[in-house]
Amino acid sequence: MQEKGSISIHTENIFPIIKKFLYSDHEIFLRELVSNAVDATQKLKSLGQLGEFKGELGELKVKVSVNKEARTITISDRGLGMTAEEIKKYINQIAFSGATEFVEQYKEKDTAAKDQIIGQFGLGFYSAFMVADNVEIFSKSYKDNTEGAHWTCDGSTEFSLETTDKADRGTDVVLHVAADSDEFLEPARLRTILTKYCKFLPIEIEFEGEVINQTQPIWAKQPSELTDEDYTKFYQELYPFSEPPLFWIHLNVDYPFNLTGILYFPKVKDELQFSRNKIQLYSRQVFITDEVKDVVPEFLMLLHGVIDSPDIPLNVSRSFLQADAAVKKINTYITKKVADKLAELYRKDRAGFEEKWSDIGLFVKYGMLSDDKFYDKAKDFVLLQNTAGKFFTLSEYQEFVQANQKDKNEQTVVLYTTDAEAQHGFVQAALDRGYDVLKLDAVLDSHFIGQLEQKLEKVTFKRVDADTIGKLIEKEETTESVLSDDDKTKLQELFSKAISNPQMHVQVEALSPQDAPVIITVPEFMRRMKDMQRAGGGGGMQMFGSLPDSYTVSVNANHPVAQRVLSAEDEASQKLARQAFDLALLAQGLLKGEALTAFVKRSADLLTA
Ligand SMILES: Nc1ncnc2c1ncn2[C@@H]1O[C@H](COP(=O)(O)OP(=O)(O)OP(=O)(O)O)[C@@H](O)[C@H]1O
Repeated sequence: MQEKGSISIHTENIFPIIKKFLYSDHEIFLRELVSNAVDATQKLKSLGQLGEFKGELGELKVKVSVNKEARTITISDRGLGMTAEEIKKYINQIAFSGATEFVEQYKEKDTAAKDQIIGQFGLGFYSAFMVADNVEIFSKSYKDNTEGAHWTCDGSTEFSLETTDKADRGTDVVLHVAADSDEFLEPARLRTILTKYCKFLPIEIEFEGEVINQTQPIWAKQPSELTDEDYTKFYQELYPFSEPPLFWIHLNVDYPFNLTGILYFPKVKDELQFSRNKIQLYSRQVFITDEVKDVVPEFLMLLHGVIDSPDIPLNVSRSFLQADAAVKKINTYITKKVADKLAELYRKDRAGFEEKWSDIGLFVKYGMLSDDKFYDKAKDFVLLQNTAGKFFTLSEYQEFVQANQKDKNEQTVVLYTTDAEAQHGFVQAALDRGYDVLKLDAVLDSHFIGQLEQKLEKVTFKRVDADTIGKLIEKEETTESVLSDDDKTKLQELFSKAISNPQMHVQVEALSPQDAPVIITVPEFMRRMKDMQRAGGGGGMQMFGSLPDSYTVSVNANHPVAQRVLSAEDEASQKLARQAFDLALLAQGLLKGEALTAFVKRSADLLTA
C-alpha cells in the first residue's frame, strides 16, 4: 500500500510561522515526543492489566538516540503502536488540528495577542517540526494481524503513508534535523534536555546506553512508605549542595483536582531573598516549568520542591493561568496544607517550632500579610519574641502584658525595639519600669505591626524610643514638676538656643530624677510615616538622610542638670545644655562628625573645669 495525501490544513506555510515564533522554546520537542512514547507505553501496560493485550510486554524502555552523520534523532518505544489508519487519525487529524487552530487564531492578532496565543497550544507531536525538516514515523500496532506503517512528512502539508516491514510492536519517530538546528545533534545538548524534562518520567528512558530517569520519584509514593532520609536525599537530588531543609509537606490529593508533590521549607533566615532553588512544576512526572507564579501563592514561592498535577494546563500563558479555576483551587489547597503543617508542628513540638522560628517566621508573617485565610490559621501559632529571648503567641503575649501595659484609655501598649543594641538605653528604661519589650526587627515586621493593630482589639504598638518612658504608656498619675512655669519656659528657651536646630522640638517635661537629663524621641506616628516614605522609594536622598524631619527633645525638669542650666552664667549654661543634648544624641546613635568632635572636646573641658 502506498498513499499520498494532504493534511487537512487550509492554511499554507504554517510551519514557518510556528517555527519562527516558538523559537525560544525549541527544545521542548523532545519532551513532547518522549512523553508521547511514554504515554503509548503506559497505555499498553494498562491494556495488559485489563486483559485486552495478552502478549508479552517485554522490555518497555523508551530509547532516544542521535546519529550526527545521518543528522537524525530517533525516539523509539515499545508501546501500543499505530496502524496506518490510526496514524491518519491521530497524527494527521489530531496532531495537526492543533496547528491549524493555532494559525487561524494567530493570523488576525497583533503581536501582544500573538504571544498569548502561542502559549495556549499544546504542541504535541507537531513540535517535531520546530527542529526537523522531515519527520518519519515507523509504527506497528500491538493488535494482531496488522501491518507496519511508515509515514513521512517534510513540513509542508503533504504527507506520504505506506506499509513497511516492522518486526516489533511500537513506534519509532525519526527526525531529520534541519540545518538551523544543528545544536540538537549534540549528544550533550540532548542529555541536558532529557535531564531537565524527563528526569522523573514513569517509564525508563535510555540515552547512550544509560537510563536517565527515576521512574518512581518519591512524590509519587505514599508518605507511609518513606523515611525522613528519603525526603532529605531527594532534596539533595533536586538541589545539590544546598543546606538541608527544615521540614517538608507531602501533598497528596485526588479530589476535586489531582495533585501530588513535596514542598520543602528551606532555611531562609531573615532575608526576602528569592532563591534559585525554585519549586518545579510537573504534569504526570513530565517537567513543565519552574515558573510557578500563580500556581503557588506568592508567599510560598520561598519554598522548594515539586508539584505535580495533570490539572494544571500546560503551555499556557500567564493570564490564562491566573483565570484558571483548577489553578485557583490548587492555590487555596496549598495554602491550607502549609498552614495545617505549621499548626501541627507548633502543637506537637513547641520547642522545636521556636527553634526554627527565625527561619519560618518570615513565611508565616508574609503569609499572614498576603492572605486573610492564612492569617486566620496562623494567628494561633505566629510567635513574638521579647528581648529576653522568650517566645509568646499573640494571645499569650496580650495576657502577659495587659496588667502592666494598659494605658489610661484601656489600650494595651505593646513596646518593641527594632534594634536592641542601638536602642539599648530606651529598652533598659522600659524594662526598669517593669514593662516588657518585643524584638520586632525582621524585614516584614513594620507591616506586620500594622496588621496586628488592625486585627487585634485595643492594642497599639510603640517603639521604645517613641516617647519618654512616662509617656510611652500614658497612665493617670503624673509626676509633678519641681520647676515653676517661668523656669520651665526659660529652660525651654535656653535649650532651644543651645541646640538651634528647627528639626528639634524642645519641650520641658517632669520626668523622674533618675531618668536622663535630656531624651530624644521620634513620635511613633512620625517614624512610621517616614518608614513608609522610604519604603515607597522616596529616592536616594531620603534613604541616606541622617535625620528624620522631626525629633522631640524632652528636657527633664526634675533632673539636677535642669537647675544647673538655669542658674549658670550665660556661656556656661549654653555649654551645659549643649552637652546634655549631645549626650541624648549619643544615646540615640545620632552624634556624628563635627558634632561628635565638639562633644569630645567639650567633655574634656568639662572634666578639667
Ligand atoms: N509514540 C506514539 N505511539 C502511539 N501513539 C502516538 C505516539 N505519538 C503520538 N501518538 C498518537 O498521536 C496523538 C497526537 O499526539 P500529540 O502529541 O500531537 O497530541 P497529544 O499527545 O494527544 O496531546 P499533547 O498536546 O498533550 O501532546 C496522540 O494522542 C496519540 O494517539
